[in-house]
Amino acid sequence: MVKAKVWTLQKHFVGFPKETDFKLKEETLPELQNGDVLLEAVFLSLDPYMRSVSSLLIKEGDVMVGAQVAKVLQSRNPAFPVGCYVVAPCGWRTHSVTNGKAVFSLDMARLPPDWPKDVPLSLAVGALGMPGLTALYGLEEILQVKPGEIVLVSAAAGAVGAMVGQICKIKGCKVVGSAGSEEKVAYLKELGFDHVFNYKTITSLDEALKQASPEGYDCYFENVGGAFFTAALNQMRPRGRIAVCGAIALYNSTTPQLCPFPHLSMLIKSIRMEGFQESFDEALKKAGDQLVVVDFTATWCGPCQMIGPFFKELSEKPENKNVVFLKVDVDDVQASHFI
Ligand SMILES: NC(=O)C1=CN([C@@H]2O[C@H](COP(=O)(O)OP(=O)(O)OC[C@H]3O[C@@H](n4cnc5c(N)ncnc54)[C@H](OP(=O)(O)O)[C@@H]3O)[C@@H](O)[C@H]2O)C=CC1
Ligand SMILES: CCCCCC(=O)/C=C/[C@H]1[C@H](O)CC(=O)[C@@H]1CCCCCCC(=O)O
Repeated sequence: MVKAKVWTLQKHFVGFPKETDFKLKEETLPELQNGDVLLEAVFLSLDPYMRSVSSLLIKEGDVMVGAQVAKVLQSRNPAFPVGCYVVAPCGWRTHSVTNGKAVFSLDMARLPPDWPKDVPLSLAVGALGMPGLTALYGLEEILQVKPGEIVLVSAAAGAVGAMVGQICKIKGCKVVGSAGSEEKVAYLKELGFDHVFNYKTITSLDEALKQASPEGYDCYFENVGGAFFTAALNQMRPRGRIAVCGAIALYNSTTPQLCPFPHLSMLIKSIRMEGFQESFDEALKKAGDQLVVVDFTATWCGPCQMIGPFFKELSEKPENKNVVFLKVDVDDVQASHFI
């Protein structure tokens, strides 16, 4: 008999979530039926959507929603043999008996069996998972960024924003990011952002945005909402595009938001603004087997020293023009692999 620890939503959030809104419980799991697996969580993902989705979709007492990377401990499902790793929509729990079907999000998916040991499994819910695909989808499908364009991204040091910046550099754009601490600013500069500012210490957002790019912005990858959005809108170039990915500054808000009245700016400059929910299918169709994660420059990591130059050569071949090459820097591990 397996017991699971589960974090439930004790009380619907009001404003910023508090520890007392959650309750840790123990649950005895049922026996496996045909099609089921027993999972042990390895990494739980913590994402901004949980703040809103928990209010909209779950009741007090329910287990908190979310994806996890997990190991299959027992299996009555041939697609998920014992020992394999999965990304599963099981929520905040240590163990689950599940057939992998999601209620609101994506069904359970198996990670490639040859996932290399030096690539952290946590990337399956990060750069190589939903946040990474969101960045790719927003840039390619919604903004359709082109080389030479100037892109602004807010919440740039987050899981999505950090990938947005790196993909922009791969695509030959100039990229400006905002973040909320000096450590994050330094990290983003290391990743190759052209200009980064700390939105918490500047005196004027308008000035900071102008200083970062006096020519304005062709594209804005919007993660924040509120006052930042208004300031960014004012700095857009004619025929600029805005991808509304998120509005994290608003998720904990308890007061109705004042509309920034974007109409005139949008009209005068012919700006296009489009919201989106990252679609795994669309993004995976694009990335598919061709998503490569590589740091060409790592010198301390044995495999990178050998594989890095090899991938660099591959990346320069015309037949690989659709391959996406990303640098991943998570948990201090930089590694190379095909998925
Ligand atoms: N449309 C879609 O399909 C998807 C949308 N999203 C959205 O993308 C956005 C980023 O998600 P993700 O990168 O996963 O999140 P992360 O949790 O990785 O990072 C979010 C960052 O947002 C910043 N932040 C928090 N509050 C504020 C605020 N009030 N003003 C400005 N910045 C703030 C914080 O950094 P700092 O210290 O810099 O303030 C924080 O680290 C969210 O809005 C999310 O809802 C995410 C995935 C899919
Ligand atoms: C309602 C506010 C949404 C804010 C934008 C955002 O962060 C969206 C994220 C989604 C993305 O499109 C793909 C996802 O997986 C995110 C939503 C998942 C919702 C259901 C999760 C519950 C479950 O695990 O079944």
